[in-house]
Amino acid sequence: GLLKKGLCSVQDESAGLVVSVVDPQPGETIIDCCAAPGGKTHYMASHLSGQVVENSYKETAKLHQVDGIIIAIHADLRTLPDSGQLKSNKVLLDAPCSGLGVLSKRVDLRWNRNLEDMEQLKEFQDELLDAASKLVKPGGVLVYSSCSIDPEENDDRVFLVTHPDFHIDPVDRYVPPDFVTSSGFFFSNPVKHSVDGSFAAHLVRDLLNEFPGSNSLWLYPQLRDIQIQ
Ligand SMILES: C[S@@+](CC[C@H](N)C(=O)[O-])C[C@H]1O[C@@H](n2cnc3c(N)ncnc32)[C@H](O)[C@@H]1O
Repeated sequence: GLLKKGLCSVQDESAGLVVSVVDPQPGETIIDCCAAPGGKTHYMASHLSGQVVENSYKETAKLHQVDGIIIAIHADLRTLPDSGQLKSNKVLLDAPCSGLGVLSKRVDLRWNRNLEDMEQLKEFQDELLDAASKLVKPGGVLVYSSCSIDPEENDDRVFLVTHPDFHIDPVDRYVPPDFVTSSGFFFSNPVKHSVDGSFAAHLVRDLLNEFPGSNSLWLYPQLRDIQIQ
């Protein structure tokens, strides 16, 4: 059948809703920082006529006829910003997480997690978030997502204190109201919504903070005449 040939793949609705939060538009370039195994990459690519730069590789791109759209980079995300070359208006960080939102499919996780792992995981998520934030152009969007229902991996990881140049853009434009939290995040609850548990924050990088230097001229077309002191 189609599945066996790799011509179609099945994803939980909650994964699709994370892509809705990214809101891929034709012509855009999106950096998918933690792409493997590539489910969201392929779904995003199906919306685009531009590029998805994914930090992994997937043969099935050919089968799904999106191989011309996806550029794969094999690298540890934490080393990528050092080159300073790769930046985009849209960046997705679908972070490695405890998987506590997908226990219905990953029954083994109940026995494979301990508190020490969780602490390390949160530190790792912060490192990845920091690296992903450096790939976002001023005015661009960073979507941080997880398939966990643990607030410590979700709301608590949103890094506004350490990255004041980002602000939360509420997701109510992208997903049905029932999935929008009071803080403006996307959250699916397996008990309430009968789908996997997922989280996504739509974070926008401010335009102004990119220019800390004195007397630099603002280069962005819409604000070209403003002098920064
Ligand atoms: C939650 S999964 C991503 C799922 C994927 N977005 C999808 O929809 O198919 C997180 C992925 O991050 C990748 N990963 C872990 N550490 C990484 C790192 N330092 N740099 C880049 N990717 C990493 C792992 O390979 C793992 O598959």
